[in-house]
Amino acid sequence: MDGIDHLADERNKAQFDVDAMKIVWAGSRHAFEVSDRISKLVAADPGFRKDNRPMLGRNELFKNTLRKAAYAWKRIIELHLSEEEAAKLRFYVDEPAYTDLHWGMFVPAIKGQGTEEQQQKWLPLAYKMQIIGCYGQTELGHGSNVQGLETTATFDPQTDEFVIHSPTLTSSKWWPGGLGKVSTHGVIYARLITDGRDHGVHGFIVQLRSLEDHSPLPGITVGDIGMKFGNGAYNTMDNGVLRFDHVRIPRDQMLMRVSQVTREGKYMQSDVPRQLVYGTMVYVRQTIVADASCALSRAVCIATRYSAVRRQFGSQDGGPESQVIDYKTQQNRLFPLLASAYAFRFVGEWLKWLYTDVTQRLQTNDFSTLPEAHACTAGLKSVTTTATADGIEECRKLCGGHGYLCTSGLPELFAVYVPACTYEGDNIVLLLQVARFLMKTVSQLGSGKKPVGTTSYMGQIEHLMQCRSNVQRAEDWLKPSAILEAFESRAARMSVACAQNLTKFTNPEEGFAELSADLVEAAVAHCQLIIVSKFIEKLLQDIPGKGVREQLEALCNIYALFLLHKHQGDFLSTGCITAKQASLANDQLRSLYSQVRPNAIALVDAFNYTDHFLGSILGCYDGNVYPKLYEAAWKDPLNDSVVPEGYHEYIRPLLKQNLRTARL
Ligand SMILES: CCCCCCCCCCCCCCCCCCCCCCC/C=C/C(=O)SCCNC(=O)CCNC(=O)[C@H](O)C(C)(C)COP(=O)(O)OP(=O)(O)OC[C@H]1O[C@@H](n2cnc3c(N)ncnc32)[C@H](O)[C@@H]1OP(=O)(O)O
Ligand SMILES: Cc1cc2nc3c(=O)[nH]c(=O)nc-3n(C[C@H](O)[C@H](O)[C@H](O)COP(=O)(O)OP(=O)(O)OC[C@H]3O[C@@H](n4cnc5c(N)ncnc54)[C@H](O)[C@@H]3O)c2cc1C
Repeated sequence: MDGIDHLADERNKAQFDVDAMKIVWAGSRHAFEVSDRISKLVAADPGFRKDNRPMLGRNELFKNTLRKAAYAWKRIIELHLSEEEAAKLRFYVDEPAYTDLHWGMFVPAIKGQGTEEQQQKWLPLAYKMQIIGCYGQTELGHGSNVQGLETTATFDPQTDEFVIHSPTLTSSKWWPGGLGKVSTHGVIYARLITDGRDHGVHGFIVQLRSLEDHSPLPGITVGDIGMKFGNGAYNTMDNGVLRFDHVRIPRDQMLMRVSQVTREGKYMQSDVPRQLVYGTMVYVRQTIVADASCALSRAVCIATRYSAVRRQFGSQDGGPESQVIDYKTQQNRLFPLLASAYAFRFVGEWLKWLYTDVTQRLQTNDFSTLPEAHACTAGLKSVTTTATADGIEECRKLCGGHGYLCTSGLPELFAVYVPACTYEGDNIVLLLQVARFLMKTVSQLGSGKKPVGTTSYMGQIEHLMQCRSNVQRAEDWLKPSAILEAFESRAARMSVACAQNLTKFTNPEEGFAELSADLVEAAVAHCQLIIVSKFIEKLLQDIPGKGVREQLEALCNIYALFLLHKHQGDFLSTGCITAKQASLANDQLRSLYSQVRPNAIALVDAFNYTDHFLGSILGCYDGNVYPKLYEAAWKDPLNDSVVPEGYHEYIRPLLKQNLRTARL
C-alpha cells in the first residue's frame, strides 16, 4: 500500500538463513520450487479470488465454488500440470469442494479396494472427471460405528445384481461431501447380504445421477444437508443426504479386492485382511496430519506478524509502546504453537513415509505393519487436529479484537478446520483405537514378542518403569536423551497402569469402557512421544543453511518442554520427574522463548505463504495493518449507503416516537 516493509526491522533480526529454512519446511528444493511457483500462479489469477466468501449467500457461494473448480480443472489441463502441481493448486486455491472427495476418497477407495479389472474400468473415467464420485459411508444414525451401518446390498442371483436399499430413516446416507448436488457416482458402504446371510459392511460403486441431465436415477433421493458452522467456510461443500429405494446395480460394482460374490451368490474372502475395507480412511488420516501443519502454520503466521505490529502499553519517555510479541504471556501462548506447526510438519512427513511403506508391503501380501499404520494414522490425526483447532482459536485471541473480524482470516480458517476433529473419525473414538493397540502391545510384553516401530520403546519396559530423570540444571533439559526418557517413561507407565487396572475387571470390554478416559490419556501420551521423537530424528539429518539447525533445535525443545509443562500432572504422578525438574523445564522454556523471539518473523516467513493464501489483513507480509483494516471496512456492503436500508421503515419511526414521548 505504502510500499514500505513495516516488518523490515524484525526481518533484519533473524539469525538464520530463511531461504534454507523454506526448503526444510517444503521438504526438498523441488517441493519448494513447485509450491512457490503454484502459489504465485494462484495468487495472481483473479479467477481464484476468495476475499468475498464470507459475504456470499449459500447459493452464490456454492455456484462460485463450482465455477472455481471448473476453472481450476481447465488451468490444470491447459498448463499440463503434474499430479503434484495439481494438488498444490488445490491447496492454494484454498476452498473445500466436491473435487476433494472425488480425488481424495472416491479414487483412492477404488484404487485400494477394487480389483485390477475394476480399476481399469473406473479409474480412467474418474481421472478425466467424466464421472464425479463421493465417499458414501456415514449415515444419519451411524458414523463412528461403521459396523452399525444399515444400508443393505442384497444379492439377487436371478439377475446377477445387488439391490441397494435404505430400510430405515437412520440408514439415510448423511454427510458425504460432494454428494448433495454434484456427484454422479459414489462408493457406497452397505451391508452385504447373500442368501439371507449378512456379511457386514462392504463398498459398492453406485451411479447416482444421470450423465445426461444430472437428474437422480430412479429409486434415488438425494440433496444437501444444509448450512454448516461459519460464514463461507465449509459451506462451499455440498455435504449430502441420500436414500435408496431398491436400486439395482450389476454384481461387478461391488469392490472385490477384499471379498467377492460369485455368479452363484457364493461369498468368498481373499487372504487380505477385512480391515482393508477401512483402507481409504487410513490414507486420508495420513494426509490430514500433514494438513494440520499447514492450517496451524497459517494461523501462527498471521498471529506472529500481527503481534510484532501491534503495540500496547509500556511507552517510556514518549517513545513507542511495547510490541505485544514482547510480552512473555504472548510468547508463552504463541511460540509453542509455532513449534507445534514445525513438529506436525515433520511427523506428517514421517507418516507419509510409513503409509507408503505399508502400501508397498500390502502389494506383496505383507500385512504385518497394518495395525501399527492404523494406530499411528488414527492417533496422530487425533492429536494434531485437536491441537490445530485449539491453536487456530488461540491465534484469534492472540490478535485481540481485530482477530474477530473476518478480514483477519482467522474466523473462517477455524470454521473450515474444526470439523477435522470429527471427520475421518471422531478424535476420541480414534484415540480409543490407539489405546486398544497399546493394551495389546503391553499384554504381549511377557510373551517374548519384541515390540517394533513406534512401540519399540516398550522393549525396555523394566528400565522405563523405574528410571528417574537425572536432570539437575535447566540446560540439562536441552539433551534429547533427557527429553526422550521422560516422554517414553511417561507413556509406558500410563499404558502399563491402564493394563494393570484392566486386569481388575472380569469382563475386559466392561473394563475398557470404565477406564476409557484414562486410556485416552495414555494414547495421547504415546502419540506425543511419537511427535517429539520424530522431531528429534529430523535433527539427526543433514540440515544445511546458516543457523537453521539451531532454530529447529530450539523449536523442538519448546515443543517438548511445553508439553511437559502442560501435562506435568502425568509426568509427576507417574514419578518420571520431580517437581524441581518440572520447574527447571519451565525455566528452560522461558529462555528458549528469548532465543526464538528475534527469529519469530523469519520463522513464519519460512512458510512462504502468499498474502492471497493467508487471506488476512493482520498477517500481510508488509505488516501495514492499520490502513488496510481501515480501507477494508469501507468496502463492507453495509457501507454502500450512508443511511442504511431500513432507516425509513424501522429507525425513523422510532426516533419520531421518542420525540413525541420526550415532548410529553
Ligand atoms: C475449488 C477448488 C477446486 C480445485 C480443483 C482441483 C482439482 C484437482 C486436484 C487434485 C488434487 C487432489 C486433492 C486431494 C485432496 C484430499 C483431501 C481429502 C479431504 C478429505 C476431506 C474429509 C472429508 C471427510 C470424510 C469422512 O469423514 S469419511 C467417513 C470417515 N469415518 C470414520 O472415520 C469412521 C470412524 N470409525 C472407524 O474407523 C471404525 O469403525 C472404528 C475403527 C472406530 C471401529 O471399527 P470396528 O468396530 O470395525 O473395529 P474394531 O474396533 O472392532 O476393530 C477391529 C479390528 O480392525 C482394526 N481396525 C480398525 N480400523 C482399521 C483401519 N482403518 N485400518 C486397519 N485396521 C483397522 C482394529 O484395530 C481391530 O484390530 P484387532 O482386531 O487386531 O484389534
Ligand atoms: C464436515 C464433515 C464432512 C464429512 N464428510 C464425510 C464424507 O465425505 N463421507 C462420509 O461418509 N462421512 C463424512 N462425514 C462424517 C464423519 O465421518 C462422521 O461424522 C464422523 O466419523 C463422526 O461420527 P458421528 O458423527 O457418528 O459421531 P458420533 O460417533 O455420534 O459422536 C458423538 C459423540 O459420541 C462420542 N462417542 C462415539 N462413540 C464412542 C465410543 N465408542 N466411546 C466413547 N465415545 C464415543 C464421540 O466422541 C462424540 O463425542 C463428515 C463429517 C463432517 C463433520
